[in-house]
Amino acid sequence: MNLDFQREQKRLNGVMDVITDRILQLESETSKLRNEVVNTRKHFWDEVKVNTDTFDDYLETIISLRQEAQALSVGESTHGHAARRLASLRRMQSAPYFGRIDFLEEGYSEQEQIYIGISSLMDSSGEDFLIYDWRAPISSVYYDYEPGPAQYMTPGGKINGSLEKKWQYVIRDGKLQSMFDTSLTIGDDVLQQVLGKGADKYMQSIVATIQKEQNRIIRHDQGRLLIVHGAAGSGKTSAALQRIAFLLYKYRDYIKADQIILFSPNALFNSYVSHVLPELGEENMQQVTFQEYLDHRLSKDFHVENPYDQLEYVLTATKTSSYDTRVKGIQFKASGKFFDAIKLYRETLETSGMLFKDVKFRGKIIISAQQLSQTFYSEGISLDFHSRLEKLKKWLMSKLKEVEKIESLQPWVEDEIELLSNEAYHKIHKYLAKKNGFEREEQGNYEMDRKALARVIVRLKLKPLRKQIQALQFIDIQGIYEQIFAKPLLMQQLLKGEVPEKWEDICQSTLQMLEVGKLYYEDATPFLLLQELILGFETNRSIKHILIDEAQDYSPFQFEFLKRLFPSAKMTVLGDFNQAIFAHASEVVDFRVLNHLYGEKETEVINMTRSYRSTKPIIEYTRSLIANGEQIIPFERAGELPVVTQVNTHTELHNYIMSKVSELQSEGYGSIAIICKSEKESKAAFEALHKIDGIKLIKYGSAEYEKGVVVIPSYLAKGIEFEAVIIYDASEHIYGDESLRRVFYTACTRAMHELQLYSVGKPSPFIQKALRERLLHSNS
Ligand SMILES: Nc1ncnc2c1ncn2[C@@H]1O[C@H](COP(=O)(O)OP(=O)(O)OP(=O)(O)O)[C@@H](O)[C@H]1O
Repeated sequence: MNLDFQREQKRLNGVMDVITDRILQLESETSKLRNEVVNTRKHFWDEVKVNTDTFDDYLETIISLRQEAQALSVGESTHGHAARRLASLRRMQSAPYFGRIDFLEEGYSEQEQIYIGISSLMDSSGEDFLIYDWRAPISSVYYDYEPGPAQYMTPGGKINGSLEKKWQYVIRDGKLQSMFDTSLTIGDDVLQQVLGKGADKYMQSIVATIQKEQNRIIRHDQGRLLIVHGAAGSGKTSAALQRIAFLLYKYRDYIKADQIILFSPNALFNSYVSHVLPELGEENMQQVTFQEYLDHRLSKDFHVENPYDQLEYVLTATKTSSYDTRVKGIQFKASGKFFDAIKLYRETLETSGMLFKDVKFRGKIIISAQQLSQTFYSEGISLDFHSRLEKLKKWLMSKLKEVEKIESLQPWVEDEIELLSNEAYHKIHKYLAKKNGFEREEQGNYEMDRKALARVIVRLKLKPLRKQIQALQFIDIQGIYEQIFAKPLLMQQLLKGEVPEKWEDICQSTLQMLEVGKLYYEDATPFLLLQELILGFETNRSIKHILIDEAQDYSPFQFEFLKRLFPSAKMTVLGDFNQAIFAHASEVVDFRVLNHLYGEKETEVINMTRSYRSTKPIIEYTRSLIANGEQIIPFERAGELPVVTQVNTHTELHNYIMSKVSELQSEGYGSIAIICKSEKESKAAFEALHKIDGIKLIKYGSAEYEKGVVVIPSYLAKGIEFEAVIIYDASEHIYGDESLRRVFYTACTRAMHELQLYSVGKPSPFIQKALRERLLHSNS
């Protein structure tokens, strides 16, 4: 054991002692604090004397109530803080730090040794840092520089200096396993070790080995929009999660976890990434899928198709003319052009085209849709659109007053009065007595006026209608949306003739769905936009950051929509266009369309070309599947060449797969995915392979990311990874159409260490280049 190592172990022991002492101290503190909180809760009302006899008594009661509540809240927050610190120290007990830099600041003669870990730690005197948090300003030098001149930003300005040395440590259970002087060694040994491991059930934090370009994403702090375009496995999701941890640290006094939203592709992915932030001692951000948001807003009125059903249709339907119509419709409705057209359409509604619903009471029309339309287009036309709607609403409310008067004379009211329960009768009596100025003790003397009683009865019956009117539900949004498709010429006019091919067919099929209360996925956001433009946008200003992972799956339309929905938020968009598998993605796609979202000045683009997930042979093979794939740089990690095996029948295929799975298992692979193109193919594969012990089928809606052997459709495997991947059927028959190249690429790039492809009959044309260049071994 060399001297450096011994010295480091000795220092580590000292740090471990400090951590242990701090834990003991905090354990007793937190238990004391917890008891205090429990006690305050238990005796809350003993401390508050409730007396409301006089105004002064009342005031005193309020004040003592406030004081007690404040004491409780301070106690809870102190306890919460201590408990979080305790949890973080416990995590540090296993590996208190992972890196060190020796930094010589300009103007100083002595270099400082900065140890970096997941959280900071002071020495027992409370004066010096034993460990710096990885998010502290000085820690960025560790990620950004090789030995030589270095600088970092602090709130007080730029600090210049020189990085003298850089070390990495591998510490387990408080014991130093190894240390690397990374200023001398070439290659990243720790990263090699980390990437060589098996897959975990959950994604891990990467703080010990964040790469320079990833650090730029994590610490990025300028402008409204950060666009990250990165190769498969380049660490986009990882960087996004560490970025959230960074924001929560840097802006801890201003931003809480629930003010950050991560838009993720599906529930499975949510579960997969759910441990990263807690592992770093932070609370999880809000996580939603776009579909969840749409359902939340629209499911009362429609059955909204889910995006995977749309995809399943595109992947499995036979290529008929109606298929073509649907795909053209999907592409058009996802475009920024359609977004602009909807905005223009809403403007045209100022002069004509607004539709209303009949306002009915007890099955009778009391104000017809036509009356509403006439009033809307004849009164207050100089006002802006929303003020006119407000005016119309007020007019309707006043009409209700008239209705109330007339209806109270109708015989049905008499019947209702007869049927009133005693309780209801007394309630109304009390209400009217109070309204007529009777004090509580004299209310018995009040004689209820029959007419007034009748008015109350009618008013109560009108209450739900009044609520609907308040919420502008008398506007026929569905009808207004339908008009776009019922009058195909409208769009022609709005877009000056630039409608998509088969526009009339698109219109017809959209109408058919709407008529049965269904919304195609591609219609959901446009519908919502139109609704918001008419009723007023339901924005959320409390959200400070939104991060959109797998952003290639969002349409320009959806980005525009999210921007409007979260007007105070900064946006981080992470994606890879080679994995754009939704039908709305056109042939050539990139994030350029997003530059105008907030303007170029507010936008920064970072490209990540280095890929970490897979071994070098797997990356060399997968990059041959796509155009410009040579730009992807593999991380130097050895492995076997991927293999394609051609078989003649499905029976043969299943036998091969079963024996391959058991071979992979005996080699120690704990996570093996058999990836199919669609859910339909997955179900068939699962049935045929059900004899594999513990095999599971992952479907849309599966909420837990599972280890073991799984059969999974390509689109659900997005964003996640497996130690070994088997492509169920990579034949020309399944992956023949050029439009499926990205789906195929996405499936293959899920593999970390092993990739096996099978093909029933002739293999897909996508792999011909790899075969020619011997990047794929053929077993046929
Ligand atoms: N700096 C790093 N240190 C250690 N592991 C890393 C690093 N960067 C990425 N990885 C690992 O590489 C794998 C891929 O990362 P991640 O899933 O974040 O990539 P991605 O760009 O989101 O991929 P995809 O687009 O294919 O879903 C993960 O196992 C992640 O832990």
